[in-house]
Amino acid sequence: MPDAMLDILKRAPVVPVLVIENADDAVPLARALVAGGLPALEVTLRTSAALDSIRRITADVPEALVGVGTIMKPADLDTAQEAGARFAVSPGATDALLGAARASGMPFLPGVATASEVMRGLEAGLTVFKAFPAAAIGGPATVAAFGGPFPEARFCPTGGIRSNTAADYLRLPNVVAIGGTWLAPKEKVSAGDWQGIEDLARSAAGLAEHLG
Ligand SMILES: O=C(O)C(=O)C[C@H](O)[C@H](O)COP(=O)(O)O
Repeated sequence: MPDAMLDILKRAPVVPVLVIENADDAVPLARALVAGGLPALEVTLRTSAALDSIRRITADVPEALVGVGTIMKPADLDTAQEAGARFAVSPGATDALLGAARASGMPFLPGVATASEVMRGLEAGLTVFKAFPAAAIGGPATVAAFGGPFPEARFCPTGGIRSNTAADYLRLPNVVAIGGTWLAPKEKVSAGDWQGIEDLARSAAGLAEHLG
């Protein structure tokens, strides 16, 4: 079965995870990341500015492919879709969420940390999973080990990845993309250091060039 989420991640193998406190930052932040070569952006629902941020980026930065993160329950999918999000990411995967994502038609990236969770995702017809929290569950060695029993599964490790460990994940054959907040550090966002963020994005995009 084709997995629309896999297609998105193949086009954008490094996904900045954004925690936007002030919706006024959303558009310049998205422009900087896209200019640095990272078009897929995950705006987490962790702040009250998230939905407004998704709306603003969708309206003003058409080159960005905006998704929503921290999806916890089926209703979050509806709200995110209404705001214009084009894919959805969750730290985990409940049966309710897997069912709602399928019904909504929204490309969905559920979080997995164990073999049983990968098996439930495969049973639900998905082929790509967020390995979360990637560093804490054992890092590249754990993701690589999932490749034994699950050769068909692909992963987007997220959680604890930094610029000096990104390449260790990207070189794994079953890793299609990686994600994380290190691309939009809080200090740089609050200082409006969009050039600094563009530079971080460019060096991360460079790490993934071989995947293209
Ligand atoms: O909020 C969500 O939807 C999450 O699932 C968690 C984030 O993906 C990680 O917190 C990113 O981890 P760091 O890059 O280590 O900051």
